[in-house]
Amino acid sequence: MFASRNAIKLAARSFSTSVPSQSKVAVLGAAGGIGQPLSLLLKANPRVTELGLYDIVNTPGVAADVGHINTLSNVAGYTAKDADGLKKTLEGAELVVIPAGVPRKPGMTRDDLFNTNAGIVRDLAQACAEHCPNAKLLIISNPVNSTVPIATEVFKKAGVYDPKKIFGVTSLDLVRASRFIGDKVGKVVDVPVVGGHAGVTIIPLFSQVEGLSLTQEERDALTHRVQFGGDEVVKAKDGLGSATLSMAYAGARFADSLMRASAGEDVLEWAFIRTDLFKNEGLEFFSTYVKLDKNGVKEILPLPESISEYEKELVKNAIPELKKSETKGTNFVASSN
Ligand SMILES: NC(=O)c1ccc[n+]([C@@H]2O[C@H](COP(=O)([O-])OP(=O)(O)OC[C@H]3O[C@@H](n4cnc5c(N)ncnc54)[C@H](O)[C@@H]3O)[C@@H](O)[C@H]2O)c1
Ligand SMILES: O=C(O)C[C@H](O)C(=O)O
Repeated sequence: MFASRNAIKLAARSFSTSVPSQSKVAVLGAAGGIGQPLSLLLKANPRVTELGLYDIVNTPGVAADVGHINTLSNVAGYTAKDADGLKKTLEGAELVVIPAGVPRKPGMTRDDLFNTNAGIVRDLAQACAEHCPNAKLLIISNPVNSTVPIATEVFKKAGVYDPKKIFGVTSLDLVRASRFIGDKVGKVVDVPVVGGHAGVTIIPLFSQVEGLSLTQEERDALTHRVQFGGDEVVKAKDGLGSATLSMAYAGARFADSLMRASAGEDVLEWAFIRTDLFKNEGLEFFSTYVKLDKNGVKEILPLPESISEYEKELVKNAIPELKKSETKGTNFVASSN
């Protein structure tokens, strides 16, 4: 009828506590579709020592709820109504994850979100530049191809810009690419995805997956599916938003990579960052291979020489759209007071 003391001990231990504790993580947009499950996954991560949650509404409830999960981190939640709520959320943060902003509805492109989300990201980046200028920023809010240049310009204007610390989170594209070939490969493998985070700028490098052999037809179909995976979810949600749960998973995974790198592990990731790789084409931001360390980007690696001609062509075709989105973001901040 009663479990032995030992069995109770085992049952109570659900997460490893052997990881050195270290990071305060802040989530801006924490009460939203992504923000809530992301806060849950971060609370479950033993590397997180403090979780700061901020949204314009509903954060106290989210904070009270995840705050009961029995990892050792403390949780505080603030809304725009709390005096200094954003400041308190950000002070001391090592990572700031930003999923604040509106999601797509069927028929919209990510760029259609620019008019609403550009101002939200600009203002939140401004607060980060003021209250946690040394934090790593993980930008999820769309259109990522423009919101990362926006945050960058804000940090430059504030005189605190460090290109090693501002990341556009493209991990959901990697998670999707990995899942879409999972059954074919028979195990979970990493698929590098480079470029940007919108339609044809999303470039899965299936040529880099050991043991994967695709017909031309399969390669075309899989590439298209990764590029437009977001639309699949938007359509299925039928007006109720875009990917939230898979994004929370992908965002929490990327945050964990940065925390592991901070603790001294060698971590290879893919993220939309400031790079000179396409300097000759006049492009400043591109999602590529990055080695991480405690300061953020340790090294940016060029695309592997062994990528296929098909993939090289996809990269070439993505550049004009990436440039357009980048310029739009940069000009937005230049024209803001
Ligand atoms: N990078 C990616 O791969 C990826 C994946 C999925 C979604 N997204 C994007 O993430 C964003 C959020 O999506 P969602 O589904 O969570 O939307 P949502 O509407 O469910 O949640 C957004 C949250 O942001 C909050 N918010 C709005 N303005 C704010 C501000 N100034 N400060 C703080 N919080 C603010 C809202 O109150 C809301 O709770 C969208 O722009 C979406 O396109 C990106
Ligand atoms: O598709 C969207 O609008 C959300 C996100 O960028 C995604 O890829 O799921």
